[in-house]
Amino acid sequence: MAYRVLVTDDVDPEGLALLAAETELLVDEVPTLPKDELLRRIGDYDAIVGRSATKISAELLRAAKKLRVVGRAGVGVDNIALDVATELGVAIINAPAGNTVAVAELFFGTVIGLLRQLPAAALSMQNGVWDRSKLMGRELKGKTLGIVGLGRIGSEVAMRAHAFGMTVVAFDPYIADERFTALRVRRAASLDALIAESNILTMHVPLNDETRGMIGKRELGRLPARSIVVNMARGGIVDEAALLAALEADQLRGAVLDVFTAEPLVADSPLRTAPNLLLTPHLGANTVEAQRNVSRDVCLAVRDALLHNDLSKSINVAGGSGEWGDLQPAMLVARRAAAVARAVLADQGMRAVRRLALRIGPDLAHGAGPLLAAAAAGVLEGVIETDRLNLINARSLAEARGLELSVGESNELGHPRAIEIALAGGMQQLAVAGVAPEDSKPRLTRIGQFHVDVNPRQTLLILTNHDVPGVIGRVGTLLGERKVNIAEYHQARLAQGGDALAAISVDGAVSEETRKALLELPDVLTASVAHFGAE
Ligand SMILES: NC(=O)C1=CN([C@@H]2O[C@H](COP(=O)(O)OP(=O)(O)OC[C@H]3O[C@@H](n4cnc5c(N)ncnc54)[C@H](O)[C@@H]3O)[C@@H](O)[C@H]2O)C=CC1
Ligand SMILES: O=C(O)CCC(=O)C(=O)O
Repeated sequence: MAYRVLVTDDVDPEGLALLAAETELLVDEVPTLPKDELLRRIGDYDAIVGRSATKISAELLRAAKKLRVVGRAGVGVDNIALDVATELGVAIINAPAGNTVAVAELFFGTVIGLLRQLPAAALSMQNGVWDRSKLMGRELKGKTLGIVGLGRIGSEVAMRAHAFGMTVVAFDPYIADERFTALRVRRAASLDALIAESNILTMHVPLNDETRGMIGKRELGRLPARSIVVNMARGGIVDEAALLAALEADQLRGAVLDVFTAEPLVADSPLRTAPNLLLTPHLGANTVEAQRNVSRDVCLAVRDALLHNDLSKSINVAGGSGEWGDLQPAMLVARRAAAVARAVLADQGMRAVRRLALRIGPDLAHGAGPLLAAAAAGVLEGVIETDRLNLINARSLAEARGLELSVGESNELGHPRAIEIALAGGMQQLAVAGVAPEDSKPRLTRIGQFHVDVNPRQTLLILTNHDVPGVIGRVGTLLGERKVNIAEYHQARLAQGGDALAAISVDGAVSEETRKALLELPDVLTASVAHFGAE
């Protein structure tokens, strides 16, 4: 099967060659498309790869009936309707690391340019002037650099700032003290505290509800006199009107803007003629090296998502780390254990599951997010109407139906790679457990109190019966007569002569008619069927 990939926005050819090399991928490269044209064409594509110029709106995502993956050749995903993508099960993949250094270097290039009046100096030379006295500059050495957001770019800026002899302080409530210490950066107690001591204040945070308008009139007014403000993150994090007013009032020494609320910046924007404002047209990531890096990173991840269902690079699959391949057997157990628990409970009359509690052994702790998503998918499959139930949207779809989800690590499951799903609703509860060993096939190991040992393949039939002679033979004969091939038959009992449970793995499907016929057999008490979806 071939997948179609639409590439917009001038993505570096090195990554695109990786996509084009795959016979199963058909790549169409186009310039940045007008909104309406993109809307018209998107329905044909399984993936779209672009940069910040292409807006992946809710409307576009809803029109994209085949879309499985959005690849963003860069960091910021504020141009993508992330919630809608998650709801629809569309993977969002960015390239978070490849352009970090490019932005950090542009920071120093532009700030030194501003401090040494390099744009004015270059212009004066072009105009035949030689006036050194007007072009007196300032140094970075001894100045305090205030960094908002000590992530990838903020860290690279901090490291380089030390080489210039600057004092480096940062505000980032989401970063641990150890990281500050390792970077030799002093932690500011609050944004206000950082602002109060920054000779140069620079923003390296994502644009979101918390950061939009973070630096406005009030904050600009609290900076030390003659400070510099830099925004290379996203337009709108620094309020443009407030910045303009502060520059015009000569309250600031200057500012650098690489990003704007509306891009491209309109030709007659008052920012273009503001005093001491150095503007660049969103050049942070515009180096040959950065574009090659992000293109390769995103294209490889899009290829793996499409061809190998590897969603480890997808930012909307919650909280997975480590090897995706390593988690696959465990995700299969989680999904199938949840489907078994749901099927058995449904036959006991409990259809509305209220809670799903996942417990995992310590060796699977790194995969808690994807495993919980797999379990949620197992509960929902065959129950909800969607053609796109997957690891991306399973959790949000389950929560939207009022299902409470939880996950915890446990040493009491008997195996470091064990998985237990407990479903509950009303007074009923059922736990189904399994293991995903590294060196053998995944197995289901417990259904309720019964210990079983069965590989959950296409369909699992779960019977309870009186533990009396002859039941296994009668069940086998009935299934044989109906051409249902048994792959594994595991009988478990709690005590001789009491109740027993059979976990029967069969090839193909088991019809409702066959299930009812099983229930008619002497000593069979319940019969449940879990049909598993595609792996
Ligand atoms: N001008 C350009 O061409 C480029 C701009 N960017 C922008 O730079 C931003 C940062 O990029 P990275 O450093 O790679 O991202 P990152 O995710 O590594 O770092 C962002 C940091 O901001 C912190 N943060 C989030 N909310 C905060 C808040 N309210 N207060 C303080 N800190 C907060 C996070 O804890 C994190 O450490 C991106 O989101 C993107 O918008 C990125 C690349 C190129
Ligand atoms: O070149 C681009 O696409 C913009 C880069 C950028 O802003 C980002 O990676 O977040």
